[in-house]
This record gives sequence, structure tokens and C-alpha cells, in this order.
Amino acid sequence: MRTIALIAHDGKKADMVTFLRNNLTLFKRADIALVATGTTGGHVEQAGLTVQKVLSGPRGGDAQIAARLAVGEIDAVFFFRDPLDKHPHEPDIAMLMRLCDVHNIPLATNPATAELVFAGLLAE
Ligand SMILES: O=C(CO)COP(=O)(O)O
Repeated sequence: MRTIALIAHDGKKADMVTFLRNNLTLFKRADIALVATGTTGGHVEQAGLTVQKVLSGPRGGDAQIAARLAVGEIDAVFFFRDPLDKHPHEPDIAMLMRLCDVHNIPLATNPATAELVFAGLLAE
């Protein structure tokens, strides 16, 4: 079972939904579990997928996902960041990205990279 974390800033949520819809059949595979920050998770559900939702990002959701990946519970993070907007929880975002590097967890910050990482995960 592979677990993928899905996170998208508000300006990138539409991109996340498009990415999920384009890969819906593959995401529905029984051996892939999804976890998402709160608001992103709602969009994931609307796209037709089952997802475990944690808190919204600004309320600590990024930190929850970071804690889980630090103990080996998450295999990849698809985090569609909006580089053109400010975020009050920037320290949490930086922490999540840092822990991906500390623990060598694939981190895709845009759909093009996510396509490649997802294909790699499926090929394993
Ligand atoms: O803020 C986020 C990531 O930093 C995303 O949080 P939401 O999915 O709750 O909008």
C-alpha cells in the first residue's frame, strides 16, 4: 500500500482537481491511499476519490502531514504550491518541504512533476 499526500494552495486547487481527474482510474487502485489537508481534501472527494482529511493547512494540516512522513507513513507528497500568493503558515510549509528532503520523500510541487512521480510510483 502506497500513501500519497495531496495538498494545494487555493490558487492551485483547480490544477489539483484536473490532475486527479486526468488520473482518476489509476488513483482508484486499491493499493493507493490518499491523505490531504482539509480544504484540498474536500476537492479530492468532489473529484470522486476517497481521502483521509487532516486539518486545513493554515490550521496545522501541513504540520500533521509532515509529522506523518517523518515516521514513514507517507510515500510521496503532491503539494501544488502557489508561488504568487502569500501564506500565513509559511513556516509550516517550509518545514514540510524540509522534512521531505530530510527523509528523502518525493515532493512534487506542480502537476508536471506530479505526473512523473506518480508514474514512477505506479511502476514500482
Ligand atoms: O494551506 C495549504 C497548504 O499550505 C492547504 O490547506 P487546505 O487544503 O486546507 O487549503
